[in-house]
Amino acid sequence: MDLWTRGTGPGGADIAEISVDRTTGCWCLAAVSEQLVLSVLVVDSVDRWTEPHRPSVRISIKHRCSSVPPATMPSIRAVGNSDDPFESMLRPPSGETADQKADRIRREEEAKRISQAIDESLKQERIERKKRRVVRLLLLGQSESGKSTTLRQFQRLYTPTAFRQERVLWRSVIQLNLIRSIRTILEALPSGSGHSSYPHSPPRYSSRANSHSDYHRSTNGRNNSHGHTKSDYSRSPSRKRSPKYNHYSSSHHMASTTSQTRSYGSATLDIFEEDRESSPPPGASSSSAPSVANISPEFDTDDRILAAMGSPALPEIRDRLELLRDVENSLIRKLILDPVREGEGVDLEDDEDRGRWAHGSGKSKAVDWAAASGSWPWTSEEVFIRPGTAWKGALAKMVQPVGDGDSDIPPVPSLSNSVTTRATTTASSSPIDLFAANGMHSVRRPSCPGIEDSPTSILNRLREDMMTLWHDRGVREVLRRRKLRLEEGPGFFLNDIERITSLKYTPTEDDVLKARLKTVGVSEYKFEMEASAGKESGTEWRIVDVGGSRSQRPTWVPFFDDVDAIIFLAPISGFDQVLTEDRSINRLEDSVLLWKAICSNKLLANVELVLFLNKCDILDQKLKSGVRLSKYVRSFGDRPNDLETASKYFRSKFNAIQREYSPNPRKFYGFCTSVTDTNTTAGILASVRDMVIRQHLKQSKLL
Ligand SMILES: Nc1nc2c(ncn2[C@@H]2O[C@H](COP(=O)(O)OP(=O)(O)OP(=O)(O)O)[C@@H](O)[C@H]2O)c(=O)[nH]1
Ligand SMILES: [Mg+2]
Repeated sequence: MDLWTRGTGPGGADIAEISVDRTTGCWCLAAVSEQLVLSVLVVDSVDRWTEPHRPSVRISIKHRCSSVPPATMPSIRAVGNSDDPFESMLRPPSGETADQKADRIRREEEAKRISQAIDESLKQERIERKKRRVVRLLLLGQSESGKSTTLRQFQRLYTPTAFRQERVLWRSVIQLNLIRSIRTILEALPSGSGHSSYPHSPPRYSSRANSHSDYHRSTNGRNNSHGHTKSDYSRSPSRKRSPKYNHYSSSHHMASTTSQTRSYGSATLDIFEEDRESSPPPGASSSSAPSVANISPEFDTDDRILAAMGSPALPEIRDRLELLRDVENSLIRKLILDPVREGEGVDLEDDEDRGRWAHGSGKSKAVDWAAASGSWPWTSEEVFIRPGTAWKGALAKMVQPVGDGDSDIPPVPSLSNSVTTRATTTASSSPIDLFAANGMHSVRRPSCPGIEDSPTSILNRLREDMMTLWHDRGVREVLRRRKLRLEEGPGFFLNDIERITSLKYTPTEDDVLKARLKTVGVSEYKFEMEASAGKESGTEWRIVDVGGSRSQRPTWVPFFDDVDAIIFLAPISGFDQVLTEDRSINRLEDSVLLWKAICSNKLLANVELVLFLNKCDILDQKLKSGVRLSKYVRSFGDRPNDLETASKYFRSKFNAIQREYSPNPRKFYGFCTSVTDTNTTAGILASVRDMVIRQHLKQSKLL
């Protein structure tokens, strides 16, 4: 590979793709572009480093930030006392003798020859792949936009048997989702009301007052790129937190995040106007999935509400639900089974990631396994695993029949049909208890002497308590006052407690689509369409699913190469929400800026883009519940506040961005989607499939 495979490099400040020493663990991080500065590497030193067949460079990375203003760019170029560090690196040494020069030229010619041979073989490989009908599709979008759900829809449509058989492996994830929702409720209740010490960590989803003074306090103390100080996490749960509302000064410098913090004002956000005199929309939510507005906690009032409307049994219920902490720990241990392999390519030095992988392990690159094998720390952070089938394979290996004759549950499948990465599994007959296999993950509680139960049976025992909590009038009123709309959040299963806590529970296909499991890293899923997929059976699809949170975005760029189409998901229901990983950034604004960056990226100039304006079902509910879009998006004006008008409006705005920012003209494929809805999504995916195949054939002819 040449040093600069594309673009002009740092001197020209276009795209620079650098081959990075994988031993540093910083694979595929070095992608710098004017339009897509997803991550800026501050280079400490650049040495010549030549592998026998891969002339390349070694880059020592001093530090890395996900939001560095363009002004920082010159410091990268300044390495080696030259405007272009690589030019300086390649300059002949001073005082070179004639023999040395001849030797150097010979080595350089040899390196060039090898590089060209590699390029040629890559080209041949690409041609072969096109001939073999291999279609590659990339899923992009912010975190929680629905990428992995779209992937699951593809699997459900084109490898239906494997998808159906794998349902059982999602049970643990769904149980975790349920526990997380219960925790969110418990954490939202006033601490005085339940007498329980359950929420040890600051609530992730609970609402907090957004006062002006708090706003300044939190921004002044900022010391990392996620917009919060470390101490933010260590303060007491009752600490008030305010949303910080930033804007990008240059709308297309998405990832350079030259964000300016603005003070509160009366005008509303307008991400579709270049000249934005905007300020935080009143009531912009400060939490992640559920929308939370500027509601003061007023604990005494909440206490009174609970006393007047709530069940008198709530304190005891809270205490009993404490047991869920152990169940959660057990389930997490179950899912994260292979720390070394799962951790590959994950930058654990990132605060966001470290939170969930290596509690208290400082700069460790691996999961803190000592913690994992003992008592997993109670964490308010979201659980994630790397994509791929490793976790499914490991879970499936533990599956054992429990012998109560439930013939409705299918045997655990071989995963190789649907996804080609790593795992193969053992088949087993049904029904299944994932935790009965070796007892390794059973739960012991001092409060229940002598009782050793599987998570499933504990959840079953706590079923009534969970249902009482969720249906309690006082609890609902507290949630309503705090604008915690759990129904709109990811992995919402509170209306299905009875079904999910059944001892024989097997997830339905819809459950699998609704389940939330955050993606970290990038995985390519290969699957060949089953015969039932019709005329396209035999086509090999490679769908690349990526993690969408901000720290994950640098890993996308290497996958821009050789892709037939991109599905970009913009969850338009997030207009009144902020990013989980950076509460200073509005979700819709993030999507718009990311869309601009993708449209304008020169590497993708000839790639078809398909836009999914996703979560239309949630948008519909939100607008119907009275939330006014114009309050958040000024240019929406006084149009009717309904789904049809709003989706049309968003469609035209995103279309205009594509037209304006694409280097070459491209057709606009924009769909309003709810990718959890199988019926509507099937038709849309069929259209996308046809379009992608057409594009693929066109490209094959060009090659
Ligand atoms: N109601 C509704 N929920 C959706 C929709 N799309 C996705 N979800 C849910 O939103 C949650 C997040 O979706 P994912 O597919 O995990 O999001 P992702 O883009 O892969 O997120 P990362 O892995 O963090 O990058 C899941 O619980 C989904 O079931 C939708 O259109 N409507
Ligand atoms: Mg995902």
